[in-house]
Amino acid sequence: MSSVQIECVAREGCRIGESPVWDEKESALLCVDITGRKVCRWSWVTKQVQAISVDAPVSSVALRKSGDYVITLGTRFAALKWKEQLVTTIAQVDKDKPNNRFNDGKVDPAGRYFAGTMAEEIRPAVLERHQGSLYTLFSDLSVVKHFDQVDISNGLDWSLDHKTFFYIDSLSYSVDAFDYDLQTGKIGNRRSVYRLEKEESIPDGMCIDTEGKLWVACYDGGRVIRLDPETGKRLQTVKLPVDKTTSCCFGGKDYSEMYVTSASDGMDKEWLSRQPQAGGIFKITGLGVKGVPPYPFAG
Ligand SMILES: O=C(O)[C@H](O)[C@@H](O)[C@H](O)[C@H](O)CO
Ligand SMILES: [Zn+2]
Repeated sequence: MSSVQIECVAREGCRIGESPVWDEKESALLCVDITGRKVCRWSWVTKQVQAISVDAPVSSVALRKSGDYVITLGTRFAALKWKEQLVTTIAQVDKDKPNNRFNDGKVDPAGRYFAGTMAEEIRPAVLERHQGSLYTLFSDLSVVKHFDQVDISNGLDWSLDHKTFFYIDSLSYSVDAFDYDLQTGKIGNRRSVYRLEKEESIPDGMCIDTEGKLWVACYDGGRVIRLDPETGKRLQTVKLPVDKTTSCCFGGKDYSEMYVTSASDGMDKEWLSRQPQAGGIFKITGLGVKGVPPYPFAG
């Protein structure tokens, strides 16, 4: 596809940019800088980034039905009032694991906030293993744990018919699927739908398009890949000018643009001088496919 274009829209220099989410009401892209401890909002209109600093690693952000946002902050689910720059705790997890923090999170089609945890990294992909779990925050603000023994809880999304939940534990180098019960939010019957090839490196964030295909950002792979979860085949590779591509979402007018976040943590001076846009936010146009609007947290 020769019409694919890639532009760095914000040279934010994020340490670990993550969790891009399109905010239609604001015509803006939300994302976080995990170790930079910031929630960022890039305006499609002004092309400027506003950022709110927080007091712990912030690993994901989501829309909220009642307005404003919800975030995962340290080991807490929290509410974020943007204008007031006010953060209030909703619930805490992994209380027995002081070295843990949340990682990627996303809201399901019924308005439940799914997010997983991991041990804090010593350096990228180096950490105490099997410390993470996957959780759901329900609209009544109760929390349920689905499973533990996770290394790096990462990308997640749901199939278009809402019957399948897709999930990535990065160090498994696999994109997994579960049967999904939208009524209860329960998952089961885990299986792998795609195993990454060596040059694709580490699977990180992901999103689904309106054809039901998955887009996965490859950390250290400098690319996003499009996968068919039915056949287990890779359909497309889009390379980016930075190695540490962390996550992707669709946004812009009618969700026809893709936004990709990236990281700079773990890169030395020489590497950074070769990739000065590391930590920036990228826009991909001309993919010829659209995305699904994000679901707001119902609580
Ligand atoms: O962005 C994330 O999801 C993690 O917080 C990162 O630390 C990377 O994914 C990890 O380093 C890759 O292995
Ligand atoms: Zn991630």
